[in-house]
Amino acid sequence: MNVLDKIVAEKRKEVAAQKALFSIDQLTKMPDFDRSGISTAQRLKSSVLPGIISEFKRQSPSKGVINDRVDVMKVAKGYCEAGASAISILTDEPFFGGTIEDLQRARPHVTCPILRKDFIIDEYQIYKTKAIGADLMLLIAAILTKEEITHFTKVAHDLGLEVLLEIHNEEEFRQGYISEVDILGVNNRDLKRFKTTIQNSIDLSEVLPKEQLKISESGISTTKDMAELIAVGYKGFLIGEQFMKHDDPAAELKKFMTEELV
Ligand SMILES: O=C(O)c1ccccc1NCC(=O)[C@H](O)[C@H](O)COP(=O)(O)O
Repeated sequence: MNVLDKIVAEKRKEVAAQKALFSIDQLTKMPDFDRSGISTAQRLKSSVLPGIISEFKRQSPSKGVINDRVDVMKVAKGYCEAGASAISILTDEPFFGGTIEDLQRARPHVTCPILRKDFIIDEYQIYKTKAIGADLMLLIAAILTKEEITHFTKVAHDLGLEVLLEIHNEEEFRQGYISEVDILGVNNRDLKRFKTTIQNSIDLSEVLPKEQLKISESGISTTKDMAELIAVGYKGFLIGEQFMKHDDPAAELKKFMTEELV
């Protein structure tokens, strides 16, 4: 069993427990359910500066604890003020130490779109994503069929959520890609070996549709990395650890935003 299999097995139990507590009907009555979403895709397309989706990530299966000393409200607000195109908040607890409450606590303090970073395997979670105040949700091709990706994307769009579809390799692209997704993300982390290289995004860029809005995810640690990725067609970057390993993650983002891209 690889780490994704373990996460998905745990997620199935979590979703079953949540369904027993709150019905979809109850989720649709939560205050944020009717909030108008903010478009990350539009912000990435129109940004003249590098489009950075800055992640709040306390821990991860590959790195263990990264930073458990900072407050989500302060970091999310700081990221937004420093120029992030969107904020990514991990809401998975067992593997990433995140919570639904993290996203709900950040929401009133930011005007940036928020990505709910979790492992969506059931339509119920899409309603939950909307109810807690997110604007964008992640779908991971490695754990979904094409039918699920198509259906979940439609449900998300009907609720006013945008979709970031994540692939890791060409096979996942061929099997899971649909042009209806708002953003296509290439993850540089090989989850079987936990090896991370931006060369993965560079290599895959050759087979991805030119007209599709694309971001590169994981293992981006310098503005030089971003410059190389921009050169092959990426409009945005999902960056977690590089910011979160510092006491003031937003100050690190600010450095990225102000450094010249070479
Ligand atoms: O980060 C992990 O160890 C991990 C393990 C299993 C599934 C997903 C995982 N990471 C999620 C991500 O995609 C990253 O948090 C995100 O792309 C940011 O990456 P980084 O900048 O390297 O923190």
